[in-house]
Amino acid sequence: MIREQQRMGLRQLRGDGDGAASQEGESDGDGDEGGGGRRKGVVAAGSSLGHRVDPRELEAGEYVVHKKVGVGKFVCISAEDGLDYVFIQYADAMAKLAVDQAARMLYRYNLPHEKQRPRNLSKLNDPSTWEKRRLKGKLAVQKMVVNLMELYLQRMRQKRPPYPKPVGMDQFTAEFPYEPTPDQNQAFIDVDKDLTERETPMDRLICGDVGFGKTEVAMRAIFIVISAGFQAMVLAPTVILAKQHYDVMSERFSNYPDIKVAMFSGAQTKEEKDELITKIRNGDLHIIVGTHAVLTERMAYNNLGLLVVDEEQKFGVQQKEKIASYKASIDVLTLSATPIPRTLYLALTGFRDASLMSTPPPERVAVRTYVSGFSKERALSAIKFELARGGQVFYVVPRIKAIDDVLQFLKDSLPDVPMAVAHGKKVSKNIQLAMEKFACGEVKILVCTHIIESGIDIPNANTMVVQYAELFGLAQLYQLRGRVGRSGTEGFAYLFYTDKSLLSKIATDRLGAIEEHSDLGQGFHVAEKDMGIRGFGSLFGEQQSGDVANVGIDLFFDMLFDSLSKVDQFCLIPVPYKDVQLDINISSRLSSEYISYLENPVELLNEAAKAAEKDLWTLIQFTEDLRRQYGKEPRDMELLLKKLYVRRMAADLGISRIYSSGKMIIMKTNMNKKVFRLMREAMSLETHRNSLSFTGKEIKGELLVNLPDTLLLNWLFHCLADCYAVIPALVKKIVGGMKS
Ligand SMILES: Nc1ncnc2c1ncn2[C@@H]1O[C@H](COP(=O)(O)OP(=O)(O)OP(=O)(O)O)[C@@H](O)[C@H]1O
Repeated sequence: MIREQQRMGLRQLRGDGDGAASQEGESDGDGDEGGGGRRKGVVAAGSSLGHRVDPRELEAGEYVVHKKVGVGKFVCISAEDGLDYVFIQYADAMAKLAVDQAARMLYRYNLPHEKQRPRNLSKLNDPSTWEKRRLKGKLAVQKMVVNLMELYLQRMRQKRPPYPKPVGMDQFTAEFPYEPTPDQNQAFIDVDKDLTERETPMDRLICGDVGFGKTEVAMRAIFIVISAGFQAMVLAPTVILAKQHYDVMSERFSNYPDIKVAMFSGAQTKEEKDELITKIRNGDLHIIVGTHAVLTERMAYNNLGLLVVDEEQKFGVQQKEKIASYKASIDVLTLSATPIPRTLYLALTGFRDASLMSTPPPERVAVRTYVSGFSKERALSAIKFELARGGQVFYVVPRIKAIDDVLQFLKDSLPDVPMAVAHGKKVSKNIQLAMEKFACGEVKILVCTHIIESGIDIPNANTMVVQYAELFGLAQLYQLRGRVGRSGTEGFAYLFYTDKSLLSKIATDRLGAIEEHSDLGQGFHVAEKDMGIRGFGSLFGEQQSGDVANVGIDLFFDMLFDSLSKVDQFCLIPVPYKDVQLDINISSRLSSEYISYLENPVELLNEAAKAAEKDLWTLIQFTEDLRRQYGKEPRDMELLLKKLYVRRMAADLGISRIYSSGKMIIMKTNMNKKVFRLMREAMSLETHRNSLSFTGKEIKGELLVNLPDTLLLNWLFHCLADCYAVIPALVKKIVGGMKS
């Protein structure tokens, strides 16, 4: 077969002419490694993790990505003249490359076991199309990294004195009834250091699998902050969860009568809320647990020091913005049971403070998971088994509509068993009541929707029946299952689908995955599976999911780590506005007619110069105000403004002098080659892109003809605006901003 394909157009990829650089991979081969040292933490992640695939692990038909050639389909490994070669089918030809070289150059397009088809295979004879695709992916990665970086730097600029180590900490620690897991211990140390040693407010993510004990980490942070006389707010996505946190915290702090815990939620009356708000404002309450209702404008704290956010991703956009606004001024601890793949976690910890909790509490046993078609008998026998051992049962359905039928069937079959209902459309007070009765054991079966998915911790409820399981997402199923088996007792999860013949491929994969990953601490694998099944979008949002589809997941990750480890090289170092020399001969004189039209021309021109000196945004504001007051400016004023814009943008782009020489515009700059290339690749106008070149310390713009100075200014204005638009993808150096 191989011989046949060889005749049809097999080409051998070598480490030279075909662009398949043999030693490529460790760096981009740009030869520009200058630009600053590597950042701690990021290096470890970047250098130790490779995403390339060993070709011997590939299966025939799997899609692969060759970094220099693009997406192809792996055919086989075959020996020729005593050497093993990898054969890859591209759109126009078959490629053959030596196995050891393939090991350096090949990536999987998909995650293992995932079968997503790429939009098209690349062509061996058209490397430029692949190159464009790859650069697009790279730029997307770059933007992502820079966004993270900017957030990190922003936070680094905040300051607050470290909290004193609380005198009673040892006592509080000793009151924890369990032996902490090693990961819990590490998280305690991390949080303690953030609060009592660092001067920047904490913004730490505690990322732990379901039921691995994140709450205790939060409670220790709360103890430190409250001991220093501050208040703490605990934000949960649902009333049920808020109530649970309230109960757990009231109990945990019960030996400290001076520490007052309160619950604030939409379920309370206006009078109750008003009373609470007054107490909070006066500093009479110390731990305020609640739902997003806590974020109300009316809330005023006496001395808020810490915000604990549980499952932040479950909040709405506006609420997330509000949460983000807190991060600027107070310490924030975020708890998440939505696991991120370990590799990504490692890379991100260079930017985000995160503690990973992947060790289960010692006596924890994996939940036994059974996936099958629904049968009333099976569901009943599972329930009866649980009730017989004194336990309780969650019966979960995806839709409120289904609840009545289920309730009827259960009541008919088990008439003496106390049951309750909980779902999102129920009035909060009723949900609370149902949950309370379930939590104290009065109710034995809770029929509910996925409202119980996050965080609910009822140690005696150890069987879960999920009907219509095919309608739940994988992460959702994983979270749901995490509600049982949270104490030493073995948990059971029965996931019933309706009719196998009607199951979609995705639903089958999902149910298969949840059954396969039933060992403890499998959340990370589930996250990867989830990405594989639902697309990468679930982790990074839709845009990134398209970017991943462009280059395949492993190359995307590789680029991400590469980018994270080289972030310093993408620094753009602005020059002071006053140092920018614009040698283009354009008179700054305004017509006497316009001058007499302006109210106070001298002051106005001064204001314009000051606005330009401040920043681009202020200059834009100035221009808008000017137009609002005097209408569109005449040509001479337009030129004057454009000069200011050009100087301002040049300063931000690190360009210190601009002059022309014949058909050339020369811009002296401190920019490095990587930044220039990234900027040029992202420019929207091809004419600008094609005219720019970089020679060490200068950017040159080559024009087609000699332009008069006014047109030259115009060209510069548009070209720099095009470059400027790329700045978010670059890191602006913030002097003194980065510690560590
Ligand atoms: N080290 C430990 N040993 C034994 N049990 C523990 C330990 N730490 C916490 N627990 C118990 O495990 C249960 C789950 O803990 P917790 O509610 O903090 O988990 P979680 O990480 O917040 O889970 P979820 O993401 O599901 O909310 C609680 O009942 C808690 O008391």
